[in-house]
Amino acid sequence: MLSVEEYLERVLALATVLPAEDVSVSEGAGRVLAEDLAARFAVPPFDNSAMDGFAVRAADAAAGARLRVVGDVPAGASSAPEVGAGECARIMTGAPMPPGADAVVPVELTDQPMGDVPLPQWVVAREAVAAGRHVRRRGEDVAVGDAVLRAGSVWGPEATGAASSIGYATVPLRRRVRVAVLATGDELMAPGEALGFGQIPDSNSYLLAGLVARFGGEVLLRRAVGDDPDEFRAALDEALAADVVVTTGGVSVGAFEVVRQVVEGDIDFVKVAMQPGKPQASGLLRAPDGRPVAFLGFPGNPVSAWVSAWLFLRPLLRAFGGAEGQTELLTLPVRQLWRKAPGRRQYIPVRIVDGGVAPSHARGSGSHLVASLHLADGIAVVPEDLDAPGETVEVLLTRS
Ligand SMILES: Nc1nc2c(c(=O)[nH]1)N[C@H]1C(S)=C(S)[C@@H](COP(=O)(O)OP(=O)(O)OC[C@H]3O[C@@H](n4cnc5c(N)ncnc54)[C@H](O)[C@@H]3O)O[C@H]1N2
Ligand code: MOO
Repeated sequence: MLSVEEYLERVLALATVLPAEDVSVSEGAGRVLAEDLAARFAVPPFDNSAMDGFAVRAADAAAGARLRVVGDVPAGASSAPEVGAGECARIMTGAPMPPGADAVVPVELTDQPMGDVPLPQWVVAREAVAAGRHVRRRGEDVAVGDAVLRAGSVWGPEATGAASSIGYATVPLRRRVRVAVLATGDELMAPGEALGFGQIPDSNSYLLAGLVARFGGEVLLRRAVGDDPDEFRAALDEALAADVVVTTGGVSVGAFEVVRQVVEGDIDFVKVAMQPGKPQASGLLRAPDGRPVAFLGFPGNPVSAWVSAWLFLRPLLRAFGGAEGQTELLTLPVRQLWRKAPGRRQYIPVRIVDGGVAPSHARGSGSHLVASLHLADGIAVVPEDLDAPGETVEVLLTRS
């Protein structure tokens, strides 16, 4: 039996880092940045006001000081008047600080009304301000040349905002990893179809296809196939157009394990010391052109497939992007106890309740409890040697 860490190492070794291409900063969420991005602009790019008010020389702006207004500085102003001794300029939030001024008195702290009013000639400051007050300094977020976005990070809205702010219109992102999802089992029916004796709806292929998209991959193919080896082989031939093939079902020790029947020899079938998710298959297949295709075979139980996707497929897809596969765990209090069998490490779907966790289903663990999986906010990890969690437990959040 392999540990989860040993198995993950084998899985990550299946990745080939994908090529990058330049794409618009506004696209490519979930893809991986191929190079560090250094700031072309400082952020903020110039000293500017944090408030609507009057830019002053702090030394002149004692409480009750009467200052002469030399002009207006709206945001986007192409120039600003010099502020001399005893003077000030009306300024708006985000507008560049005029030369000479070193602080801003918010309009509320003057004798002037707020809003769209004509430029006054004189202003009385009600309170003194210290130099630098309400001024946002050039470069106080990042300076020109700072490495702001790191190669290996996953692209998303915050990265888009950051890259835009430091002067990039396009960024080098690795191409999306292409994934084929094949669910296996003679019992599988399409969602919504009437069920005959022994039949169940296929949920795994839809669940996994959704997770592939969530993990930044592209679903090239999603299909449910029966337990006939020829049918599975034909689907697999199509699936080899992908970078990664992931299957569910047919990896155990039963009499009709189609995945095992077709790929054993090329692919390793192992047991991993985890619950659920014990039977796993992985290895490299070859596309007709000789290109390596990573193969992951997950167990058919839906919660097993879900846990396996978070633990192995997500890091594998990240590795194709050249990203560090580190999975962040939070330590949270246990709000409702549950049981586990000793020996294997338990991965159980949990909800966040009162800042802690409780099992998603009242039964606790169960690899078939697919209809309650949508309630899960994360996966709680209970160590091998315990028969229940302690007061706290480590949790992998799965909502993002
Ligand atoms: N004698 C033993 N039996 C089993 C062992 C074992 O060690 N010895 N391991 C058990 C464990 S643990 C797991 S997990 C399962 C894995 O079995 P398979 O990967 O071969 O999966 P199947 O038998 O095909 O299916 C298991 C279960 O999941 C349902 N299923 C399958 N595909 C889907 C799908 N696409 N959507 C929804 N549900 C699906 C299937 O109907 C079964 O109920 O083996 C245990 N047995
Ligand atoms: O390992 Mo199986 O995945 O317990 O249900």
